[in-house]
Amino acid sequence: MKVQRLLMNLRCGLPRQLVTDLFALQPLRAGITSHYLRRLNLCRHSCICILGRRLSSRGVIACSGIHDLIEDEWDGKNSGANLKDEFDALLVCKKYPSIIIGSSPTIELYDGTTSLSSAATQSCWGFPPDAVGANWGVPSRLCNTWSSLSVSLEEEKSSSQLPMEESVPSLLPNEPMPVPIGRLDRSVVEEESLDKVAAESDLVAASVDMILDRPISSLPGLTKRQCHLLEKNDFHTIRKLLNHFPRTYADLQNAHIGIQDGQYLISVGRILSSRGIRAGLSFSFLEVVVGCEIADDRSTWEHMNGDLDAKEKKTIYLHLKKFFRGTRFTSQSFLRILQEKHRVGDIVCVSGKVKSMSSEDHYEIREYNIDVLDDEEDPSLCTAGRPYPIYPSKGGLNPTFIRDIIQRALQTLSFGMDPIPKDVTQELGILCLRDAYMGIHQPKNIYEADSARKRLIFDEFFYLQLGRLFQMLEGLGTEIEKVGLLDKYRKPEMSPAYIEEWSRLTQKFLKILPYDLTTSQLSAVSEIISDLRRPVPMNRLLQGDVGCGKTVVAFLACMEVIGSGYQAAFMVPTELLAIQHYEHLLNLLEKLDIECRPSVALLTGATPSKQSRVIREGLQTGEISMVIGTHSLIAEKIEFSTLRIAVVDEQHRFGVVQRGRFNSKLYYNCVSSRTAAAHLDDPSRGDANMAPHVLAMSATPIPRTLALALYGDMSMTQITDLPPGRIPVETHVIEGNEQGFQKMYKMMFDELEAGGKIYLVYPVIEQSEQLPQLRAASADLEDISQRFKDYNCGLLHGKMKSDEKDEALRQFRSGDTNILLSTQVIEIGVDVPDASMMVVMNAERFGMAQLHQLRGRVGRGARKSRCILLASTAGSLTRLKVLENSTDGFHLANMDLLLRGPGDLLGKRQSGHLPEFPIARLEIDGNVLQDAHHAVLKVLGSSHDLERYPGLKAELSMRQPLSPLGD
Ligand SMILES: Nc1ncnc2c1ncn2[C@@H]1O[C@H](COP(=O)(O)OP(=O)(O)OP(=O)(O)O)[C@@H](O)[C@H]1O
Repeated sequence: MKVQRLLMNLRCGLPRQLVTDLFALQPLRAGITSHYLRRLNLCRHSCICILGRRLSSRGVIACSGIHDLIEDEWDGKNSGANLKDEFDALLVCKKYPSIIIGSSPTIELYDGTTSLSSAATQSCWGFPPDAVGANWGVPSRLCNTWSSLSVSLEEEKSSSQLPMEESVPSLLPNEPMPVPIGRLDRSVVEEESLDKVAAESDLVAASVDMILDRPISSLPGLTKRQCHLLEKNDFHTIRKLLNHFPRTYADLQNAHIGIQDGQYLISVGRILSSRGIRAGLSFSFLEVVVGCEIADDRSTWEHMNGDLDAKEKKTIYLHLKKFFRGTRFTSQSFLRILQEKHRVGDIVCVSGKVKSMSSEDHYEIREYNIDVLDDEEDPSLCTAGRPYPIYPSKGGLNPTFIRDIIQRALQTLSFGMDPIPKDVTQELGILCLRDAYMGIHQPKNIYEADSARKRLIFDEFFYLQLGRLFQMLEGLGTEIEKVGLLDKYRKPEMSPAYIEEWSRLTQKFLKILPYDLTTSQLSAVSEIISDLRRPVPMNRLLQGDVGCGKTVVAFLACMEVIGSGYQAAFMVPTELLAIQHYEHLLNLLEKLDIECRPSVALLTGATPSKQSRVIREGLQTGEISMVIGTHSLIAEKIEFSTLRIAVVDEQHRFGVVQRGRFNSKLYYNCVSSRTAAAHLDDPSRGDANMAPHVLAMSATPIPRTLALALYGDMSMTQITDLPPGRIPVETHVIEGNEQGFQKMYKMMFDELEAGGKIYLVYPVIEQSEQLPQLRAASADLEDISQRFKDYNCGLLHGKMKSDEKDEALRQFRSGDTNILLSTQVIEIGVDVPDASMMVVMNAERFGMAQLHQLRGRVGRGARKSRCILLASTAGSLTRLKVLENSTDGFHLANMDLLLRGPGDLLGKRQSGHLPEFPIARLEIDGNVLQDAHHAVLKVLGSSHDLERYPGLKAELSMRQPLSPLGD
């Protein structure tokens, strides 16, 4: 009776088949459990119990149905009694708290027809016997690297160490072979072959779901406490755990070729001392000295030959320092706690920028990471030549424990668990899912780690696009429409609107421009205008390198809608840029006849409230045709009369949500704008309630298909050429020593003498005690003014009031100031065409993409321009030299990858220019995205509703919705 009640209550939202099975007390099918019970918030453990197999401390217990479960429960309590009817459902609920009787909401599910073969069912809870390809043997001694540092370690073993040899029963006897790597000819793989693998995916569906989404408690050998710890830190499932990727990899052989000042070093060594030192009344510091054995510089040629053992070695000493200000940090107890955080003798991996100290082979690192590696018993430490994964810390979990538990989880993976059809992975030459997880966590070499990263990135892009296109297909009624949509993505069509078809206002605006548009500017405008004519909202990305002239293209698009009696909004990320665009547009419009001149307003956070109220009213009534501003344009109180286009400049700074807010800004009003009567081309506006068109602009070099990932169904227009007469900026990388500064001052003098204008860019506004090596804009103003007495200097930074900033830029533009000392506030969009030189102080502090953007502030006119990158250390010269040799944004993004190496790319992105994927970097992983796009079209082309790929469908439903894009 009570069992019936429990099942009744579980029924909400369950597919019919599952409920039938439950009522009939039949053994249940694995596919059903994975898809549906999870949606009722039942944790896997609970599901297992209901569905017939349960993991307990005794191992895997097989129950053939709910009968067995009840018997099992009852036997445990009341051995021998035959009182099943009196089994208390509450008992189950108490034991498995995620079963909430009677409170499960109805959940939208796919239809319940997904069925899985019995073979798949069998594989559910077993671990394949041969799942671990890489066998990490346990050598008897630590590798040679440690020999000279062999201070014996305490024998103490971490409680987190897990037994490695535990045998686990297997229910999946025949594992498919691993997918071979190698790119095949795409055309060879036809869609029919996908059909063949569809059946295989049925099996896979169960595998991936059952393997990756098992609760963490299903890992053998875990104690209750460890399990609780992991769950507390969000590692609820094997998937969650395996997606905790290494932050970087350490080279345990410390194969550095010399060490240069300012170099970012990752080194492994042993802690020699740890001291908390009181250095003043309110000042203390921690100093940890780590001794690392590295290859000696003098034997560099041997290193080149790869003969590491034959090389001479020497010990270097890294002094890790952390400073504390305040009297409370000087107490003895604090200092003791501080120094006890690090144990002398521990083997650690240290990373950070080094600075040489006065004694030879001693280096200081101030901003550092330190990770304790395993003790000498750890087999992975000794696997010579293998990159050693360094994991990001998580909720205070011991890194050794994280590493151990991940290795244990890897052993449960099987080759057949990949939901992506084998033909797709083979065609694209990417690893299978199991190899990717092995490769990222236990790479044999850095190339394997890189291939693994590629596959995982592929998945990020693949499921993102699959989800989007799948949803779009679902929304379409007929097969023809669906085929049409997929075709659109296969070959995006271009039907540009010719100049004669542009509105009269747009044509007039084109005529008053002081220059001719370049070919790609012209075709960009045509493409956009043709989109604006359609009765569906445009979603287009306008992309082009710095200074290629995107703004005027966007202005023309605005003129087109204004010419048809609508309004335009132009949103930019900074006030400075808003003012610049506003003034630029007003200057251009002055040349138009007054009667057809649109009214343009500027609205930023700094607009006085009275004026802002007038502007708001103007927008609401339609008096104002175009508004340029910052994010205040999407404030709730702003209402438009007939907003038809929203231009969003440098929109990586804004997210999907902000862009979407324009959609709610359409308050159609029959009163057309003031200018309408004068120049309306299209007075019959049948599409009045349509959401506005969106034109996003970006200067970040990204491949065409990346738009799909970033902007969903966004189309993309690229400006590929620069305005004529532009001379490439000449870049000089100079070391910032005394000699370097003198050279730089001389170049500045020459430039000023020749009538040029100079930007001096600084990493910080004020001098900082913590980072005394950084030059600061405010602090340098006096010195520069003294040095260049005959010239005027100005200052511009983010802390200034908006009118001060505006004034500083205005003076620089007009020539009242000749040198502008500034921070990176000028990075985006600032346009002073006759600025002819830029000097970047502490250039190594800036990312490559950022320097490329900064450099784009000069060379915007006909004058030959130069950019001087001053590097504080010799070590950073190599990276900066890349900028000396190239002005191509795509090339620079790729070089950035090569210079940093794949290991460092697993961490969070650094530049802040683009929204974050867990591990993908959009600037450089565009080709992977392209592959993913191709694969998605292929898969959906062969099965619009994914019915042939239940594994993919299940995986898609497991993944998070598309939320992280930029918001
Ligand atoms: N076809 C052209 N011929 C000559 N000059 C042009 C042309 N198009 C634009 N310009 C000028 O080039 C400069 C740069 O244009 P704009 O500011 O639009 O570039 P952008 O692509 O927005 O650059 P950024 O990404 O740096 O903001 C401006 O001074 C603009 O007036």
